[in-house]
Amino acid sequence: MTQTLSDRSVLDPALARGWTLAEDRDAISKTYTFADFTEAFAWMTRVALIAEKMDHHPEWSNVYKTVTVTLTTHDAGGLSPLDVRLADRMDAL
Ligand SMILES: C[C@H](O)[C@H](O)[C@H]1CNC2=NC(N)=NC(=O)C2=N1
Repeated sequence: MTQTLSDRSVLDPALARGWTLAEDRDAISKTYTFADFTEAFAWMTRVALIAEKMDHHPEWSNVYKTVTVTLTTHDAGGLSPLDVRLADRMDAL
């Protein structure tokens, strides 16, 4: 079972890169804007393969060239190191 983050400062780098803490739950969110739908969906496809390998999956939605992502660890009932790791991978693409 994954543990929730006890040291919340590990979120600081992600927060500095535009991730925000949700107000109503223990999760982080970010909206990415791409040049067009093809770029947005290509990014989602690459993230999907990474997420599947990590066995850690985003909540997300796509509208045209924007993708809104929420990360939380359902098994832990809140944020865990896996969310930080996936946020890092998403930003690095
Ligand atoms: C059985 C499987 O490993 C788990 O259900 C994984 C799958 N992907 C997951 N993704 C996320 N975001 N949180 C989880 O707790 C989670 N659990």
